[in-house]
Amino acid sequence: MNALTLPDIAAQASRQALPLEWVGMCGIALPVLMDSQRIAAKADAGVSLDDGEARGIHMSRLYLALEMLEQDNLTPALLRQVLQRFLDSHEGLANSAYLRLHFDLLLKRPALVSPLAGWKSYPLSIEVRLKNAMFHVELKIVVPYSSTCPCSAALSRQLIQQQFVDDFANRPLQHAEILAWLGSTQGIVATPHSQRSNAELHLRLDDFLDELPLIALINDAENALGTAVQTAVKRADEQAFALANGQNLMFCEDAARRLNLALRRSPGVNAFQLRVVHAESLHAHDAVAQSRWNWEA
Ligand SMILES: Nc1nc2c(ncn2[C@@H]2O[C@H](COP(=O)(O)OP(=O)(O)OP(=O)(O)O)[C@@H](O)[C@H]2O)c(=O)[nH]1
Repeated sequence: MNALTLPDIAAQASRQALPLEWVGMCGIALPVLMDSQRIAAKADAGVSLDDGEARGIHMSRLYLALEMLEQDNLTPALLRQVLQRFLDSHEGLANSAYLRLHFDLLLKRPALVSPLAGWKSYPLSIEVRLKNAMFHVELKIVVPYSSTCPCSAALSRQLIQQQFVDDFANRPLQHAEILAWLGSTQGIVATPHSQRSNAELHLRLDDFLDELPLIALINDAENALGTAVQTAVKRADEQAFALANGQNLMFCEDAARRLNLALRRSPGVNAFQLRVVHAESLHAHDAVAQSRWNWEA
């Protein structure tokens, strides 16, 4: 048997004439470029199989179209070209094309006070689709942050007040003595609990953006929360972080509302749904809140 006689099963007629919504490949290893930085991504590439009579799509044509992403920075226009190639190579078979890229975006983040910096990774996926000549871009980003329980903070303050009454009732108050008491674990008898938390953002972007506003969106989310997790940390940075947590006490409901109000002002965002997860240290379960804006399922 030679190449001319290779059987082509995909070109056969289907036994059951039935269109399919999505057919393709998931988990394709692909190096992509973001700001000229090479990133190891995984791609899920697919098309609709609208011709119900056709046995299958041509997987290799989707796979080869992904080569377009190796040389140039990821932009909405480039992603659209890839999807167009998916459709052009499946003329008569497919009307819709889909691509999802997932990877960890590594950003160098400065310390709060000291002149240090370190790398932080943000799990991210970019989902694009081309359907009826309409192009859509969606992002999923996970932003880690710290949340300190406002109820626990209030309960701790009350215990500190009670301790103050126990230690200083019916005594003349001496400035130096109180100052020393405030700096002691005997004075500050209770501390509120904090937890590492995640904001899971699912954003729909304007269809005609020149660039993907990944870093701007992450910055908007972190600024709204005020307590982004840190990278390189000296004591001065840790103290600034403690202050940031004290000034941004948050239930999961507070975090969800802050993010909602910030992201609806972020340039390029048309709609979103978000989910915040506080991995409670008080409980063995998580506190979770969800919110959406302009989102139609
Ligand atoms: N459609 C389809 N192809 C599959 C699947 N699993 C593996 N393949 C293989 O994917 C390979 C590439 O398919 P095609 O793109 O049609 O390959 P080809 O016919 O040599 O390429 P063209 O000439 O461009 O059509 C084939 O060897 C298929 O057997 C599947 O579940 N569905």
